[in-house]
Amino acid sequence: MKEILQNARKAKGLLSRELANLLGVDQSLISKFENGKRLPSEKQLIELSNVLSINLDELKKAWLTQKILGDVKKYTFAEEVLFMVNEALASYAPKREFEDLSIEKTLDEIDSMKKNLDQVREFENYRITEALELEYTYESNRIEGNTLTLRETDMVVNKGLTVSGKSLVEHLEAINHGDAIHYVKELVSKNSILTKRELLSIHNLILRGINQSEAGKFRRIQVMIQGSSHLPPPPYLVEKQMEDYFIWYERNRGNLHPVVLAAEMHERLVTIHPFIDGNGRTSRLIMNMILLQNGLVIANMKGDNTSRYAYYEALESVQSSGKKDSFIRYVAEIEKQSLERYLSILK
Ligand SMILES: Nc1ncnc2c1ncn2[C@@H]1O[C@H](COP(=O)(O)OP(=O)(O)OP(=O)(O)O)[C@@H](O)[C@H]1O
Repeated sequence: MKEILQNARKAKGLLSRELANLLGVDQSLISKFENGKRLPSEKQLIELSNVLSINLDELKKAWLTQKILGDVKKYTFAEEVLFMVNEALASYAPKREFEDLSIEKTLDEIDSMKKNLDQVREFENYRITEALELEYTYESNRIEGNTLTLRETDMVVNKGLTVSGKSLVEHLEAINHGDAIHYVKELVSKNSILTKRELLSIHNLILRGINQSEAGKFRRIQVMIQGSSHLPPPPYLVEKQMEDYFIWYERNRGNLHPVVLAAEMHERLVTIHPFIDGNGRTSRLIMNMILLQNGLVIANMKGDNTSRYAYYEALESVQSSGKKDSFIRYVAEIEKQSLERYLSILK
C-alpha cells in the first residue's frame, strides 16, 4: 500500500503537497498514508485511484490487506482466524434473486454473447464503432425530443455542417452528446471509477453552451418529470441522495451482474433527477460507461414513440412499486439486441 501510493505519486511527478491540494487534505496526511501510519478512507481511495491512475481494485486489495493485518496481527491465532474467514467467505455469495425468471435467462444469453464477442474483437474497427456511436447520439437525443435525423446528426457531428431549419440548440445537443461519448470512452480506457467528479463532467458536456449556468451542477430547485407521477426529491436532499448513490455503487459494483449494475445506476439517477435538465441523457451515458467497462456494448435505447413509452413505463413501474425488475428486464433486453446486432456486423 505505502509503496503503491508513493510510486504512483512519483510516476505522476507530483509533490506530496500537490497531491494533498488535489485531494483537499493536509500534506501531513499524505505522508502518513505513504509511511503506513494512517489508512485512507474508502472515499479517499477512489480519489487517489483517479488522481494517481492506479487501478482501484488493486489499490483496494492492498488497502484491505493492510486493514485486516492491522486488526489480526496482535492475536496469536491470527492465521487460524484468517483460515476461518476464508471458509465462511466461500458460502457467502450475495446473489440477486429476480421475481421475473426471464431476466436470469437474458443475462445468461448476454454472458454467452459476450464470450462470442471476445473471440471476434479483432474485427472491431473505428468505422463500425463510429457509426454505432452516431446512432446512439441520434437515438438518445431523439428520446429527449431532438428532431435531427440520423443523416443530419452525422452532418453536424462528423462533418461540422449546419442543417437549415434546425435550431442552434439541436446542433449543440448533437455535438455535445458526441463529445460526451468520447469522454466516457476515455474514462473507460483509463480504468477510471465513476465518482461525482466524472458524473458532473459528463453532465457539463451535455448542457455545454445550452444552459451554461446549470451545466455540471446539481439542481437547486424542485423539478417535475412531465407525464410521470413520480416526484423527485426536494433540492435540499439531492446532495445527500447523490452521496448515497455513489456509496451504493461502491458496495455493489463488485458483486452485481454488470447489466444489473448499469440498469440500477441509470434508474437510481433518473429517479433522484439531480439536474434541471439532461438527466436522461446523462443517465444513459452512465449506464453505457458501466457496460463498456465490463466489455459489453452500448445499449442503444430507441427514440421512436413506442420504445420511448416502454422506457418510461419501465421506470415508472420501479418508482411506483419499489421493485427493480421491470427496468432491469428492459435494459437487459436492449443490451441483448445491441450485442446481437454488433456480433452480426462483426461476423
Ligand atoms: N417515471 C418516469 N417517466 C418518464 N421518465 C422518467 C421517469 N423517471 C425518470 N425519468 C427520466 O427522465 C428523463 C427526462 O428528464 P430530463 O428532461 O431531465 O432529461 P433529458 O436528458 O433532458 O431528456 P431525455 O431523458 O428525455 O433525453 C427521461 O428520459 C427518463 O430517463
